[in-house]
Amino acid sequence: MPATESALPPDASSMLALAARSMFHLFSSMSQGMFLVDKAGTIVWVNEGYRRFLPALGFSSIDEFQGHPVEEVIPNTQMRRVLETGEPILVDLLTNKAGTFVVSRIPLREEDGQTIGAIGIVLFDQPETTLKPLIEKFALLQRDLDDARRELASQRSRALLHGDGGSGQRRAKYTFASFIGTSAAALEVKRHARRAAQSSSPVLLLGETGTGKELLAHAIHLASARARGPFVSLNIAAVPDTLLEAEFFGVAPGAYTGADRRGREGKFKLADGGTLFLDEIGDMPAALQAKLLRALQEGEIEPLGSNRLVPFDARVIAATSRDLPALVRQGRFREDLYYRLNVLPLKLPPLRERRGDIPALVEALSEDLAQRSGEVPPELMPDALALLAGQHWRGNIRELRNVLEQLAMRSDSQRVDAAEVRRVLAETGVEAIAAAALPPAPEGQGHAALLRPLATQVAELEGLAIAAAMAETGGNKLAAARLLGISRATLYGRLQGAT
Ligand SMILES: Nc1ncnc2c1ncn2[C@@H]1O[C@H](COP(=O)(O)OP(=O)(O)OP(=O)(O)O)[C@@H](O)[C@H]1O
Repeated sequence: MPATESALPPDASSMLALAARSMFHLFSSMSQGMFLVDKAGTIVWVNEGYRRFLPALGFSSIDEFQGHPVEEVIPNTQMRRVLETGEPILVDLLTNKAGTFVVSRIPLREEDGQTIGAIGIVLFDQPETTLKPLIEKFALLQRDLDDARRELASQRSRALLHGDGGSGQRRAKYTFASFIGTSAAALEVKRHARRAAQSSSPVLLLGETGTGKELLAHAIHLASARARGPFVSLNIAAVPDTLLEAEFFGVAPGAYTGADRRGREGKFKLADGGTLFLDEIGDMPAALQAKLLRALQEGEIEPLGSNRLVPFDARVIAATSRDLPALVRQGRFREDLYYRLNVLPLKLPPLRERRGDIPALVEALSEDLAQRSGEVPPELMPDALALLAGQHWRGNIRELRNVLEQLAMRSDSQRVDAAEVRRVLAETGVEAIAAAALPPAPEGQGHAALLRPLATQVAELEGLAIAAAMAETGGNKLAAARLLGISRATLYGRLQGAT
């Protein structure tokens, strides 16, 4: 015991001992389970609560568990580290065949400070349910972090490639080839986007979050006559309203004191000769909507603090995941601006309406993730792929990518099965839908579903057949091609997208 505690008067010492005992009992009864290991790492005591995890760990009696070295009976445990370092691990996530748990590991020390054992506490089991709000928030933050990391990594590689020390951030990075998908819906959207690239009118990209609006904006720019010019993007939702006008139109020299004294170019000017991508246009404040409309109509902008109109030459691509016509009806988005932007509307289909593209997306996203991490991508077993294909995917491709990233990080083995996918889906806040619930066709039902263009239905069926064959063969393309009676090259072609 440390000196301060041993110097306590006898009654305080006994109170301390009582407090320690009470705490122990409290944790033992309030937690989901608790056990003790001795100095050698052998399990010496297990409380009632913990015993209910034994079947899931593969034990039918306590004797198979108690008296055994901790790592032999609890896969992935870190108790040995606590014994070796004498340091507690106050909160940690432990995942093994019994599930995922929020755990705490505390060393037991002798009076002279020597570690003589450790307590393992399961604070929460099934954290995916009990800690759902927290996990959802974490998943959201993780998503933003992943996006930022990716952006940084590609800026770095572009800077290396172009030797431009980072000015490449105004270059577009995706082409139509980056847009994976051969379903009828994906091909249709690419066809319209290619046509939009040939025009100089504004484009309006509509679709749920993560459906690839930004990717397509890059691709349209790179396929347009402005490809050599800059690609500048502005996420309207991410900039405080008070700063938006300056972001859009810039600030004239002398308009402000301090850091902005010398003036600053706005995004319209930075995009000169290129494309200006306005993301989340539905979130634009009303006052600025009027100014944007004027700029688009006149082809001129007025930097803040100047009374000069400056011409600009940027092609505008706007995007939103919100229901813009509804915002117009509610008077929250100007109708005249809507029509000004809605010259070439493109609707991006959600992932659940093009499930046939999921195997190809899994393949491409896993490959990309593996290249970034330098590790071999794990192989998804047929049941795992089928489970992924059946999900609702509220966050669409971004969400799918995040789940694949988590799977790659968390799976110990090279092969990932449905149980592992289910666990990661729950942990990342994706509502898991059983594989069997996979609808046979993406749109409509019964008779009505058949009354659509034949080419669309054939392409959907083809996508589903490829998904099924890939799932059946565990992603083995040669075997999948054989099952479908097509050549491997044809299958590759379908998986990589007809770009
Ligand atoms: N068809 C696709 N093929 C491959 N990757 C895709 C595809 N569509 C989207 N992605 C990837 O998914 C992620 C999200 O895409 P993107 O940012 O373009 O979506 P978004 O619709 O603009 O989303 P938000 O509305 O939330 O801004 C990106 O990493 C992008 O590269």
